[in-house]
Amino acid sequence: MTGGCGFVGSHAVLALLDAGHEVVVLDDLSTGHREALPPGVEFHQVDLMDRDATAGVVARGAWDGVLHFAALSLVGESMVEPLRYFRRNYMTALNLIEACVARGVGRLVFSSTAALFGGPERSEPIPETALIQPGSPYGESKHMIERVLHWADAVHGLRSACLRYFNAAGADPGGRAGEDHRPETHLIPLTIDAALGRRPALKLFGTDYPTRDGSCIRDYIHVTDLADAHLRALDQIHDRSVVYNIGNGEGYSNLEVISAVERVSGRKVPWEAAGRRQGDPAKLVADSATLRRETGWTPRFAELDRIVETALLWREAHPDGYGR
Ligand SMILES: NC(=O)c1ccc[n+]([C@@H]2O[C@H](COP(=O)([O-])OP(=O)(O)OC[C@H]3O[C@@H](n4cnc5c(N)ncnc54)[C@H](O)[C@@H]3O)[C@@H](O)[C@H]2O)c1
Ligand SMILES: O=c1ccn([C@@H]2O[C@H](COP(=O)(O)OP(=O)(O)O[C@H]3O[C@H](CO)[C@H](O)[C@H](O)[C@H]3O)[C@@H](O)[C@H]2O)c(=O)[nH]1
Repeated sequence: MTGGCGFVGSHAVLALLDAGHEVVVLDDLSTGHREALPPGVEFHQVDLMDRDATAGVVARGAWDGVLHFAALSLVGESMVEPLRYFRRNYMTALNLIEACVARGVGRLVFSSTAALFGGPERSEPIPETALIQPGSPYGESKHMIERVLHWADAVHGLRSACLRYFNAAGADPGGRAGEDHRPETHLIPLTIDAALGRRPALKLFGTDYPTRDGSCIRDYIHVTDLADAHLRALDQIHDRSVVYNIGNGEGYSNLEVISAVERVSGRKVPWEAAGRRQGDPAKLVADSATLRRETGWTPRFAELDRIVETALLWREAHPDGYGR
């Protein structure tokens, strides 16, 4: 697994271990935390930009499958540094895919994104067949990798699952892992920290979107449900490749997220209106019918309050995240 020390990857490590798998993690710790890995997980500190080192780790084993989480993943940052996003996301994925093909790895699960769908406001949840129109270099870089995987299957038989996550949030319900991005840019952890008085007022980016209350709408998916989808996707790709959109199918506005944090924490969230953040689409809500139908996946933590509650519990127990 690449990126196993990050937010989504560390929860996927737990899901794989819980299901009885062995996991080996490759991560450069650029945004992840060594402490996020449970003891005993084999770890290699490698930058995927290093083609030989990447091939070296892939050559060490006979893998049942590879999960690729590592990436630069901030929409706003990619609008400021587009070329860095293209170079790093594309090259790192290519180095890994080449190594997998060279070693005859059969299955690869790739963290794609809802940011593929950056078009104007949509009234309906977004299925896999919707027009791909990335609104940011980040989304575009993920689309390029999806195309590489398409051809790696067609020509080399590397089966893949492109999982287009909507907004991952929450924390392991057992308190074993949580979200600790540095700097943190994601709405739910920032709103929780504002409620806990650990940050100044939350800046609400955009109050003039064509949505029900003027703030952006997103589909929050619990990170444990997301991790479960990876295991199910792996089972689907023995002899074909798949693409799944993954969300709850329910959109919440940024203002509704603020209300949920206030409800769950019992504290006021200080916030102030700010301008729009470049690259943000007005509304992204998933149609995950294909994933549900083909794999039997159903989210266990679909309610926004439950997602917020697990994130809040982890943050209260780890006010400094993974430390340092
Ligand atoms: N968090 C979300 O809401 C969300 C939504 C859609 C898609 N995604 C995608 O899911 C994946 C994981 O997201 P996350 O929120 O867990 O991010 P994260 O930053 O917490 O985790 C990424 C991990 O990859 C590692 N990494 C980055 N570049 C690397 C490199 N060159 N070599 C080796 N390791 C490297 C980091 O150290 C980190 O541990 C990303 O690909 C992201 O684009 C995330
Ligand atoms: O301080 C903040 C932070 C965020 N927001 C707003 O909250 C919403 C959600 O923003 P996040 O940064 O939490 O999440 P994004 O929707 O930008 O992006 C996330 O989901 C995407 C897919 O939808 C990507 O894949 C990406 O990796 C992942 O970070 C956006 O409207 C954003 O403008 C604020 O108003 N204030």
